[in-house]
Amino acid sequence: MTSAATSSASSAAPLPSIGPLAVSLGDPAGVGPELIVAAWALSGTAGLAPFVAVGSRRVLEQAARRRGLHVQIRSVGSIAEALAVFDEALPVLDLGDADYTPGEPDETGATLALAALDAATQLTLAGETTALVTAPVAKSCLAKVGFTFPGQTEFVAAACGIPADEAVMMLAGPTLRAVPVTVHVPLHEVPGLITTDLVARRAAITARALASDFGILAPRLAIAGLNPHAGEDGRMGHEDAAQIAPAVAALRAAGILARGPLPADTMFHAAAREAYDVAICMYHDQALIPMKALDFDEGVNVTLGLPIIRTSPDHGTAFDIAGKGLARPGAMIAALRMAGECAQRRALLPGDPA
Ligand SMILES: NC(=O)C1=CN([C@@H]2O[C@H](COP(=O)(O)OP(=O)(O)OC[C@H]3O[C@@H](n4cnc5c(N)ncnc54)[C@H](O)[C@@H]3O)[C@@H](O)[C@H]2O)C=CC1
Ligand SMILES: NCC(=O)COP(=O)(O)O
Repeated sequence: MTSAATSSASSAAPLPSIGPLAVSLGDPAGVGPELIVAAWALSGTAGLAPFVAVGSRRVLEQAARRRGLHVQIRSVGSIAEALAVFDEALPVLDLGDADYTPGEPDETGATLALAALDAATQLTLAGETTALVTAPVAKSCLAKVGFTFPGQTEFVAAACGIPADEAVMMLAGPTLRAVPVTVHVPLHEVPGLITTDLVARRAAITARALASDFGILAPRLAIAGLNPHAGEDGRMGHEDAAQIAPAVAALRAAGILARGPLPADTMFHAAAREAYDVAICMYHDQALIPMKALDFDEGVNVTLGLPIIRTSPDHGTAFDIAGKGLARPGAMIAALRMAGECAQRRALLPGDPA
């Protein structure tokens, strides 16, 4: 991949200005609130689109104080008001209060995080905000308050009326984009889940989204094998030839620039990355290890295939450093930037891109 993955653009038209983004609070005990405040403080120099935090003014104020940031945080009653105040204050749609201790998640915080995710999603679906950025939540904490989805990806897909299979997670940084075909499932279940249909569908959704949201009109897809050496002619596993190779053939027949199955161990070095725009990987860590090794501090998790734009920083709640002023804001800023850029590109499309 030759250009920065987070800002690649082959469309020549100037990008239009857009309305505000919605940013859900994330788990109050994690690094989400302090990174939202830090991103607002840097929004001018980072050139970010305006955004409104959805969650709790008091949590954000405490997070700012603990981080030593002297910023104005203002409750707003409407998106128009959020836009009007953004230059002077971080606008918040206040859903309530929560007592919380950084690094010590509890059910009250998880309930607030879920309410914020839900409200921010609904605002974006209603078209009041132009894109959704989600701060990190802990899936195990959300599960304790009735969250039944594997992650925020599937929650947002369901809210959009999209089957979970059609919502594709992509991790994108300046040097690598990677899509895990299977995501939050135990490793031992992966071989049974890798089918020609799943690989081809997820890859095709990725190709369409790279064109509509990232301005890469003819994206090049590198499809990883599942087994060592992509199966070594069946000596090291059969899924590569039986399931993945037919998916690559189907993609090529549909006019998509796909190659593979490729041995995953040699796909990610610098020269290999020049030959593709996205790596389609078979399981979570096959995609996320190279991406986070290369681009952790600027990595974005973006959900493809939705009628709305949704991004998130690539990292999690980082409970070990929450409230200590150590969390680096780069991935949150990159998530905000990408959400704005994708929304701008969607605004140029003639019809419904989803
Ligand atoms: N987008 C989301 O909502 C995500 C949520 N998670 C959730 O987060 C929880 C914790 O997951 P972990 O595997 O521990 O991953 P993590 O990303 O929270 O932390 C891994 C390591 O990276 C460090 N780190 C993370 N973000 C950082 C930042 N901005 N600046 C400096 N250092 C940072 C942490 O201190 C920790 O040492 C889990 O419950 C998981 O479900 C994980 C990934 C994404
Ligand atoms: N490993 C990525 C991750 O956990 C993010 O999941 P999601 O909450 O965005 O679905």
